[in-house]
Order: sequence, then structure tokens, then C-alpha cells
Amino acid sequence: MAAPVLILEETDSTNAEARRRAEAGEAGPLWIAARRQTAGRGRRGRAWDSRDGNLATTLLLTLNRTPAEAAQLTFAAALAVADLLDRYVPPALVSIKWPNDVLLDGRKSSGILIESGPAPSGGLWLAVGVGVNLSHAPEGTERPTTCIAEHLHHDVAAAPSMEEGARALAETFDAWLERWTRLGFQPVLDAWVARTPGLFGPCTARLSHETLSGIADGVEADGALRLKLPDGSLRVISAGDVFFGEAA
Ligand SMILES: O=C(O)CCCC[C@@H]1SC[C@@H]2NC(=O)N[C@@H]21
Repeated sequence: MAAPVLILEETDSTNAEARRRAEAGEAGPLWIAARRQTAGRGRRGRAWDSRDGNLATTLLLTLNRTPAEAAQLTFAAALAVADLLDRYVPPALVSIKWPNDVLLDGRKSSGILIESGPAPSGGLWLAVGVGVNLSHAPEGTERPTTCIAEHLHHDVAAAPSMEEGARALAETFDAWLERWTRLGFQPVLDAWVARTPGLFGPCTARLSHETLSGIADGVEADGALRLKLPDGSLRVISAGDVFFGEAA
């Protein structure tokens, strides 16, 4: 069954709220959604703009897994967001970009930030933070963004409210969490690959200290991206900003 959803009027960041609760001994599972975040966090230290009407939510849960195993849930989260989008927009417009950006008509429409730490009573706490542009797309971002409201399926009247989106995501994520728990990572990775174009083509990866261009060569068993460089060597990339169809 999907974890309960707590709706806050305002918080700094739902991930920060999940972390505070986890460090105080709360185990979850609990989704913490907020109408407004005053200090929303993105990947690689970036800020995440989430104004009223968009979804900002974090699942707090505790697992008896290693951090590497827990990191597999980033792929489950991307699939859950894609399933959420499928409910409102034509599914052909929805795709995933490695590792967990869910695109709508090729533009960023959501973001996922997973954080973890040791739980006070044992195990690992995990904060699966998800932002989805439901009603508006932030402007002034480095890459083009869009939102559900701009691409509604012809038989859908309106983009979901934040509350509806939060509950729908709790359901779609629960289905992937259940599959992962019961069947392991492989079926999750297979489903993720099926929704992720560009895994075998020109690719540029912007890492913390270098930018690499080459040809993507699929993913490793843990989901890390394989990138073949022009000199024939192979780099395995676990984190970074990746742009497909853009080899130098
Ligand atoms: O940079 C990204 O693409 C990841 C963005 C993640 C944003 C979500 S919004 C809910 C949760 N709380 C945060 O502060 N960040 C995540």
C-alpha cells in the first residue's frame, strides 16, 4: 500500500524536512509534500525553483540495504514520475534521460534528488525527493523546461493539483518499490532502459572536474553509464550531467 502523504504549507526543502525527521528517529514510510519550498535543493548543489502549483515531495523511508542498493531506487523514482506523467499527457511525449530526469516533449519537467544516511536505530534512511512541474515551468534555467499543463492529453481537463499529484506519485512509486523489493533491480532497470532513449549514441557528460564526449554504450548492471571515448577507452559514469546526441 502506498505510504501516507503529509502536506505542509511551507518548508525550506522537503528533503531537508525528511532528513531532520530521519535524524530524530522517524522511520517512515511517509511522503512529505509542501505547497512552497523556500530553499528547494537540486542535484549538484543547484537550487530547485518550486512555486505554488508544482509538486515538491519527498518519501522518507528506512531500509536494511547498502547505500549502493538503495541508490537503485533513483531508477524506480524516474519510472514512477514517468507513470505519473502518463496519466495526464500523451505517453509518447514522456521519456527518461540518464539517470533520472523525466522529460516531456524532450524538455525537463521534473527532478529527483535522493539523499541518505545512517538511521539512529539501524539501517539506512532514504529521502527520495521529487519535483514535478505540474502547472508551470521555471524560467531562466540553463536547459529548456516544460510542465504538464502545457501538454495535456486531449481527454484530460487540467493538470493535477499539488495534492492530487502527490497522491498519484505515492501510488506510482509504490508499484515500483514493490517490484524492486520482490523481484530485485533487474526488472526495474529493464523498464527504465525501455523508457530511456539515447543510451547508444553520441553523448557529452559534464562531470565535476571535466567534460567528456564520446558514444554512450548502454549501462552497467548498477545503472552507471558506459561512455566510449574517441581514443577507444571506456569510462563508467555514476554521476554528472549528461547530454545525448551531443558528442563533440
Ligand atoms: O536537480 C534536480 O533535477 C533534482 C531536483 C529535485 C527537487 C525536489 S523538490 C522536492 C525535493 N525537495 C528538495 O529540496 N529537492 C527535491
